Amino acid sequence: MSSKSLWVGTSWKMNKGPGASRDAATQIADMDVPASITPFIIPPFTSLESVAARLQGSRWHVGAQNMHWEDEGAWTGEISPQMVRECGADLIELGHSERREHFSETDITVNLKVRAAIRYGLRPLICIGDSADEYAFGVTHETLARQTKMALYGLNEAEIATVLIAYEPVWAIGSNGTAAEPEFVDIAHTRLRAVLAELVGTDAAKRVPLLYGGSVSLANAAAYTALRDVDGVFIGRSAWNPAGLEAIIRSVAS
Ligand SMILES: O=C(CO)[C@H](O)COP(=O)(O)O
Repeated sequence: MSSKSLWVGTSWKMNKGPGASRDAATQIADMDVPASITPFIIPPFTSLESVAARLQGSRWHVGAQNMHWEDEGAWTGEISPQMVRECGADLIELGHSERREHFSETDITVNLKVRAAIRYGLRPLICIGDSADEYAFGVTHETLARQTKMALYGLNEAEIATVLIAYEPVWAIGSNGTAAEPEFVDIAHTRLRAVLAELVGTDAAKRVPLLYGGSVSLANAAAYTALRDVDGVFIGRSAWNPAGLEAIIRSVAS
């Protein structure tokens, strides 16, 4: 149990077509979410508009899983910030490790996307994380500091105040991942907060929500949210079923 405000949500990744998304959105709309929780859902592009419409006027934030940084143009297969907005989303997930690993996303393109998102009034949910090798060699903090500073490069304090950052160790994500020990997350988030303080000062740094993601489940979610510098959880598999999401929300709510 935690007594603070928490962001709790899930990305469906490449799961749920339009029909399954509509059914899930109906269940999500019916959820009774405690006031201390800020809930969010990140469906695939093909369901973004219908899910956002279903949850319009509710406390749910709806986001896309990626976008391009340009306003429009000859970028076959891409989705612009304007399109994401027009679908009714207010949140944009950027820099997930699966995009960095499989689609050549870099710290530089993440920065371009973060800046574009802010231009369009979208709240960036920036994913950062150390690889298994970086973890093994003890350079987690260096990786998180670099990814954070590059993602936020060129932003002023007011702009940084609009972002969410999710620490998702690459080695903790997915069915082959191992959930990070809360003690390790505690240190990583404390140091991450210090990196933000270098950029915007201590008080403003405290206001940037820091989420943990990577094999979050009903069994471990509350252990993460109890940590001082963890302001929420970003869940995958354990929350794809709305009942699973609701159970985790209840387990961490005050
Ligand atoms: O981004 C994630 C949450 O949507 C992340 O990849 C964690 O996935 P999980 O390991 O299936 O919880």
